[in-house]
Order: sequence, then C-alpha cells, then structure tokens
Amino acid sequence: MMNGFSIARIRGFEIIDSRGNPTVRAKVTLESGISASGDAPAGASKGEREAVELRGPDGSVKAAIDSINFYISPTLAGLDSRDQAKIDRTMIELDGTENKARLGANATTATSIAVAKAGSYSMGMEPFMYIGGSRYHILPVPLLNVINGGLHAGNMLKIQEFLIIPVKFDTFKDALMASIKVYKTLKALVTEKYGKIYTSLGDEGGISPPLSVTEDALTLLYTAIKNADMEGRIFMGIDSAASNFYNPQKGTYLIDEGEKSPEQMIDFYTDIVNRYPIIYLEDPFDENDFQHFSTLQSKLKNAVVVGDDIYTTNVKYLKRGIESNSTKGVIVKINQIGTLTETIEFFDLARRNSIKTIISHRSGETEDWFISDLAVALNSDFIKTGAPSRGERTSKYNRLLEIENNYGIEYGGSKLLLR
Ligand SMILES: C=C(OP(=O)(O)O)C(=O)O
Ligand SMILES: [Mg+2]
Repeated sequence: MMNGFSIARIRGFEIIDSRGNPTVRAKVTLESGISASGDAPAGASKGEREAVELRGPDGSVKAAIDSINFYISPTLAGLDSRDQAKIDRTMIELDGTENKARLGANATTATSIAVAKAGSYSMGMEPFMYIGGSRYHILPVPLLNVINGGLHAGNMLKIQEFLIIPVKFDTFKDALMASIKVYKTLKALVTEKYGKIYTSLGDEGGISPPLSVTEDALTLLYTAIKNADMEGRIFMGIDSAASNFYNPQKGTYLIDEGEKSPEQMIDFYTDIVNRYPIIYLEDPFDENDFQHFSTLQSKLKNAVVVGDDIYTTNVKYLKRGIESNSTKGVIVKINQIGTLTETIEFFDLARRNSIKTIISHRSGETEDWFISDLAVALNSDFIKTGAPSRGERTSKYNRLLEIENNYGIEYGGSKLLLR
C-alpha cells in the first residue's frame, strides 16, 4: 500500500570524489516529499573479490547513473523506504550477479545509503538511532591514517597506512583532539628533520614523506606520539595492503628495498610489534593467504590482525576466515559488497564470533558522513576514516563530534581491551 513512506523516485547523478574522479550520488524522494542522498566512495587498493563498480574506460560512471535512473528507480518505486532489507534484496535480485556487475556496486551502494537516510528522516530520527534502535550506543575508536604510503601516496613506502589509535580517553572529542596533537607534532618533526616539502599529503590526508623504509616511518610516528606526551594513551597500527607488494610468481613480498618470504614477514611483524606500541595490523599478507594471517594472529597475543582485502565485506570469505582463525578483526566497507543489508550481515557474523569490527571509508571519498552513523548504530569497535585534515575525512569526524555533543554517548576507548 502506497503511503508517505513509499519511494516516489530515485535519481542518480555524477559528482566527484576526493581524487577528482567521477562518482555516484543517489537521491531518494519519498511520497511525503522527504528526500535524502547517498554517495558511493571508491577504493584504490581494492580487493580482487570486491563487488565491482560500473565505470567506463575514461573513468565515467554514466552506466551506474543509468542503472539508478532506468532500472533501480522504477523497480523500487512504491516500496516502503523503511523496509531496507526488502529494498536491498530487490536490488540484489535485479542485479542477479555474484558481484553487482550488472547494476554496479557504485549504483547500489549510493542507493542503499540514500534509502536508509530517507527512511530515518521519514521517522524523524537520526540515522544512527534508526539503524541501531534504542539499544545502548557507543562511539567508535578512530584509526587515523597520519602517514600515507603504498597506492595512496607518491612516495616509496610499501606499507599503505601508518595509523594512530587513541584508546585511553574518556570522550571521543578528547581522543580526536589528542590525535590532532600527534598529527601536528608529526608534521613539525618532519619539517624540522627533512624540510616542509616532506609534509605534502597523501590521498587520505596523512603526510606522505618521500621515505622508502618502513622503520623510518615507524620511528617518526612513535617519536611524534612521545613528543606529544601521548605514550600509553595513543597506540600505533598499520595497514600493509600487502597484496600490492606481493609477487605471486615468487611468493615473496617486495618491501624495504628487498624481498621477504612469508616467514620473514612474520618475523618482521613480530619484531615491530615488540619494539613499537603496535596493536593493529591490517592485511599483513596477500589477500589469498588465509594461512599466514592465522599464523601471525596466533603469535601476536596483544595485537589484532585485521582482514580487509581478504574478506571484502563478504560473509562467504569471512566464514572461511573464521574456520581458519585467520584474524581477530575485520574491515567493513559498504561498497565492497554493495548494500547496507549485506554489510550488516557481515558485521553481525563478525560480532557473533567476537571479532573486532572496523567500519571504514575508502581512499576516494566524498563528504557523506553516513559511515559515522553506521559505526555508532552498530556499536562498532573502531572507525577508520583517515587523517583529521581534509573535508571528506573531517565530515566523518565532525559527525561523530555532533553525535557525542547532542546525545552524550559513551566513548568506546576505555572498554577496548587490546593490550
Ligand atoms: C581504505 C583503504 O584503501 P582503498 O579504499 O584504496 O581500498 C584500505 O585499504 O583500507
Ligand atoms: Mg585496507
């Protein structure tokens, strides 16, 4: 039965992401006149099993826009916007492929987010409350990528992300402000040591000094934490995105101007975890090597090994990871799978297995803050959304500050038992 909550129409149009590439915005309008939009982000270091975007050879997303306007909109029109599961299921059926190749995960992601927002506004609710219900909420610990390498930067660092993790704080705001202190201290340190030109930014807003050796970046970061007086309160993490420097012919990793076998990589990671306050290691091995993920995780008692490219927010691969005890943490990215409903199914599977969750941005982002609401709605342990320095990243931090300010929700740092 049609009513004010029903979808009247969905319009797709092209916007740009933080790399200046075209991406998709979907705007959902309900019969009541309420409307909301959602944006599709875009990754650079994608997992090979991710749902795929529709994107032409020139980078255009016209095909995805057509998907929304000519297929998704007429099919979803008339459905109740609050029935997110049915709407997402309808898109999955309309697509009919394993990886959203027909409609495009960029089309379905933007639509799914826009529907969730429109549904929440139609109920007069904040998206985090609408999705999460009235249960107890907690604010996620941010993982701030303050030194960028790999595919996100123009330097020679093979490790893609050097993260700071503000755990021991009473509020999200204090945690964020302390992280900014470390970020600024890091910039000053780099300026003093190498010159200001070394503080240029990478894709996620972290500095991208022209270094090539992992140890140099780790030392810089640790020094910044100590100089900012945050030792013991702010910890360190890395996202290796190791598929990007893996040589499948030789079975080796090309890092720090040399080659390492998986066993040598294990020694490398255990060594740095012993010498630095590292509590988080994302994608330390190639995305097909479930076994070495689990070997490393079993050796590291106080650090969480996290799967991103290995799982691609897909329950099928997480089940395999759970069977082989591959990781104690998972990255959750809506556009890796293409709908909110599937994303939440993946999240719930991780939770049921006591696996830490990290709701994550992509390296190509827009100002859409939806993932902040999603992280709060689901009581995610962490949110990963870049450095506190560019609009597409600050939009997420500012939304979390707004939620904390308006609703006084507790910060999750003190409850996080990692080290
Ligand atoms: C955010 C990441 O990068 P991208 O969006 O380029 O896949 C990541 O690997 O965690
Ligand atoms: Mg990653």
